Amino acid sequence: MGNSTSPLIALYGGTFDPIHYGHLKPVEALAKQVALHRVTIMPNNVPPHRPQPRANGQQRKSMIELAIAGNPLFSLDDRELQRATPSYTVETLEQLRAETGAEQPLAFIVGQDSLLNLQRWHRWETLLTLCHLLVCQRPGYSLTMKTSAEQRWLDKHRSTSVEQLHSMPAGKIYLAPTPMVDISATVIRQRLAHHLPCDDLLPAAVAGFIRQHHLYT
Ligand SMILES: Nc1ncnc2c1ncn2[C@@H]1O[C@H](COP(=O)(O)OP(=O)(O)OP(=O)(O)O)[C@@H](O)[C@H]1O
Ligand SMILES: O=C(O)c1ccc[n+]([C@@H]2O[C@H](COP(=O)([O-])O)[C@@H](O)[C@H]2O)c1
Repeated sequence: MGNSTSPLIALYGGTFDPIHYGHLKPVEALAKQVALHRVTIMPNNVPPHRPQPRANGQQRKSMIELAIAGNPLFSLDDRELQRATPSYTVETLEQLRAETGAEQPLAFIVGQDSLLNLQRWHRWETLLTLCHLLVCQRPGYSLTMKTSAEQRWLDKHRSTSVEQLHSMPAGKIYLAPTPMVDISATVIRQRLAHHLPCDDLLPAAVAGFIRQHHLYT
């Protein structure tokens, strides 16, 4: 698809404390919608805009490995876990862009809640010069931006063309009609603290790891 020789590279950043079906299921649907061969999950080390994670980087990485075992769509990149500084996405993308070259189509996947806050990210204006944004729907979050200036920015960059995502290296925002999955890591941590079941919320292997390591209690 498109003019490029390499397929669109898609990165999925997050805290993943822990990884859950709200991360996995919308992105599996997104991959079908925009013909992604591979999604690279990238856990952060020092999330820029939130309290530090409860599980450490190695534990969150292990849970991701368990969640994606046997699923060829997903792989894991732990480069942000190697950095002690805040995991600014723009810095990670600059590093990746230097590795791939200027022509390689590159995308960063976020949920709708992240899109609504994107203009508060470090050097946010640079992000779209480095990648496309693929946005998954998330229940409870507005489909319109917080200010008219932010909405104008979205409208300016928005594309409904899958072809453009594959043929251009960066610059487009694609709002994907993914299924709504009402799960958050916050609710999972709260349920676990109260010894409530989470069987429908995250893979069994991840639940087993959480039990074994006494996380979130
Ligand atoms: N249920 C969901 N539907 C769509 N996107 C999601 C969902 N849960 C998380 N995401 C997206 O996945 C990325 C990583 O999210 P994160 O690891 O912070 O999960 P979270 O469930 O939002 O965590 P927490 O509750 O601890 O804030 C973000 O871009 C977020 O928008
Ligand atoms: O670069 C930033 O300033 C920035 C601010 C907030 C979030 N991010 C990234 O966005 C992704 C989702 O973040 P979070 O907090 O929802 O897990 C994750 O890769 C974060 O490192 C990045």
